[in-house]
Amino acid sequence: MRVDIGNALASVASPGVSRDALDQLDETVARAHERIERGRADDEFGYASLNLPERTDAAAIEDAVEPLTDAEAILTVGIGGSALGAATVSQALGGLSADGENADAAPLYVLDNVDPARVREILAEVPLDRTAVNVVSRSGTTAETLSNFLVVREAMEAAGVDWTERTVVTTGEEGPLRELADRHDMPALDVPEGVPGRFSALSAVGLVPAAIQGHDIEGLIEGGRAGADSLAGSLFESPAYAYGAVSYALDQRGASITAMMPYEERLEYFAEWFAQLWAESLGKDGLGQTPARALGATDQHSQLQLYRAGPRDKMVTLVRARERADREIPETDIDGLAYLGGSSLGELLDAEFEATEASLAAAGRPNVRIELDRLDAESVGELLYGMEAACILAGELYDIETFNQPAVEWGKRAARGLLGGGDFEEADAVAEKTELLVK
Ligand SMILES: O=P(O)(O)OC[C@H]1O[C@](O)(CO)[C@@H](O)[C@@H]1O
Repeated sequence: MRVDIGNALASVASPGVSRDALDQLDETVARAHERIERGRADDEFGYASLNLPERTDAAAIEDAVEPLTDAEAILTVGIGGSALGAATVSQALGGLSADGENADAAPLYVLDNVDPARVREILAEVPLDRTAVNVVSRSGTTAETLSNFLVVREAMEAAGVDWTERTVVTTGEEGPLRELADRHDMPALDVPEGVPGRFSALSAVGLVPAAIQGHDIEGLIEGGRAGADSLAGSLFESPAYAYGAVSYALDQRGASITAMMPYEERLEYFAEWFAQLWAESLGKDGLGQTPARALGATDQHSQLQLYRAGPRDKMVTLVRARERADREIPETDIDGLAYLGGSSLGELLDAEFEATEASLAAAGRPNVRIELDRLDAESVGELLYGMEAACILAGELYDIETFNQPAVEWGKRAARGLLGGGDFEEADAVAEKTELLVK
């Protein structure tokens, strides 16, 4: 993974960071790195995330899913980090749909919301008797995940399918899901101790569908190791720290929004995964950058107008793989389009990547380039690890608690109260809504 922060320098962009300011910040990065390394050495809660490449047992994951590798579809039931990691890994490696290069890989369906229409669509589309159900929840009590699982289980029973033969569980040491797996002797994998869900993609939480699809999960973990090896006491020697430090510095100078804009369809879920990682980790004490999800080249015809000519409150990250499967553009005699003929879609995508990057720089809008050699297991593993390390470094620089998410609990209590799941004052507050209704 290579990170180019040149277009974030004050000589190019406003807001921008001067080289002197980066040099000064680098002293803080060095101390932050020491703190991170102490946390890793002690396997401290949260910091332990950066030890996953050493802890994740690929063989245990492959053994657990072995009975399900005949699946013709995979259904991941989870939410937040308990779904986005799996979706990101599988999509990046080509596994979300059977029409990609991995035509033989079972397509992955992600059930990470409780929209009845979507649940109905998926249950009508997957062959329930030949589907592997991957239900993931650290707590084992998340309402959306457990509700969806109960609905999926009921549909399988109604179809005469033994769901206990088609389900692998990834959960904590205790809780309803663990009890269910134990009761029905189902394969159950452990969520990694001390690792928040949004940091657990390189564990069973994120690797089960990829393992069922036959992807190289050892390679993903090896990529994470490469990410770990690239951590150093200077932002100028560590791509991950360069990204985390520049993001922090730009935010401090007004770039309160960070647009993640991969130029790869297979990284669309990655942008969503990044959004949770960045928002849920850094959105504390009135601080934190707002992640925006974008996709190149598509959003050049959409959000780029705002990124280039709107408020100077954003940074844009452009991500691409240098090697990709390509497709030639046929020659054409259509007036004005002959220049496209004989070129290729990949060349066009690269030209648009570079043009968008230069377009933002020409308007003085800060942007960072992240490049991978290719979208293979090692590169994807290093990218995910690198963003996690960048986030943890940024958390040290903001001096906030990176690894909890207290703000999401209020809404959970309110919803639970509304459903009669307990007596919560938050539910009472719902009834007190200030109303100004316009019909
Ligand atoms: O894995 P669980 O416990 O179901 O949690 C799912 C998601 O919900 C959160 O805890 C937030 O409510 C996320 O941090 C987590 O990724």
